[in-house]
Amino acid sequence: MYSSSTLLNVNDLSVCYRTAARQVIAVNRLNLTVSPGEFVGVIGESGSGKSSLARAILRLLPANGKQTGGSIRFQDRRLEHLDDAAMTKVRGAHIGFVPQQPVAALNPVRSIASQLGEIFRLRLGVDSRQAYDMSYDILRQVKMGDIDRVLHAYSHELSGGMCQRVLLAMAVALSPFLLLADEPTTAVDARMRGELLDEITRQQKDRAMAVLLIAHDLPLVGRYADRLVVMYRGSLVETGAAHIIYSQPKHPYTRLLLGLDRDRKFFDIERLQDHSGCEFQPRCMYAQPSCRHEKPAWQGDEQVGWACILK
Ligand SMILES: Nc1ncnc2c1ncn2[C@@H]1O[C@H](COP(=O)(O)OP(=O)(O)OP(=O)(O)O)[C@@H](O)[C@H]1O
Repeated sequence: MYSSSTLLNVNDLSVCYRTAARQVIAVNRLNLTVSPGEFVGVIGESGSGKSSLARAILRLLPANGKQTGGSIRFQDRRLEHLDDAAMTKVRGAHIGFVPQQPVAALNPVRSIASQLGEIFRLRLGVDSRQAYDMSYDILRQVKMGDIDRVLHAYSHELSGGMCQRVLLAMAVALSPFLLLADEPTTAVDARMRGELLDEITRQQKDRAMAVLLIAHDLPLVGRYADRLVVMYRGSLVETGAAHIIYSQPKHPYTRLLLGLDRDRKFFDIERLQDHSGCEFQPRCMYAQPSCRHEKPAWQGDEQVGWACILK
């Protein structure tokens, strides 16, 4: 449901990829909302459709991918109805994006100053000197050390964590309403992961900016997010306040991601098979006979709920 207090409203979204062999449903009728200033974490194992969701929001799906259903509304506009020029303006200016692979995302033959400065030159029309000063300032704001060296460096001369911080600076440079970060901590070590999420949270608060953070590490993201959205094989299986999901998860898959029920065994992914019931049933140790052939009804509402027969 869309209300004036909603910044992003993903309604009944489906995304498919066409391959030579078959059609892959990557996102299956997903609903998701983000309010202004809210920090929402999208959680799921590899292949659950998180990046496809991000790419659909940004309209950056690869050539064989397509939004096959639903709508994506940002502020008062349907993103899928915008022309390319309008969408380019939304990307960066209104939705900042931190991609998954920090080193690959930066241009290896251009200095950081050139890449960062370009944002200010092209989007704000400032000259090179002003762009350099603004680049320096935005790196200072994201707590980058040794800024002069970083600005003159090329991506291969920086660590993964530094590249990720440069990408964060690029993403927030134009003060977007929403920061969309796709697994920003994948390429960095455990200490850097916490530092980066601390920095994203600081930026969220300082700028009153909403964050949609895509990740697989529920215990880590659950400490930062206001709300969590848990995806399994393209579908939403649970959503709610992060601290509640963290302490009282309802869906067996969420319990699995939290590392609970260690004394009892969830089945691994190899046991998956086609079935008409609950997608998670083949792995679920709580499954009942009905779960094999009945899709579980959604319990709760859009803000707090789960797709499982368990109460
Ligand atoms: N270009 C593509 N062509 C065909 N199938 C694809 C393509 N991109 C993704 N998929 C498939 O879509 C499904 C969802 O993939 P997606 O990358 O969105 O998941 P994810 O949760 O982001 O995974 P990861 O955490 O590994 O990035 C997977 O089954 C994946 O194999």
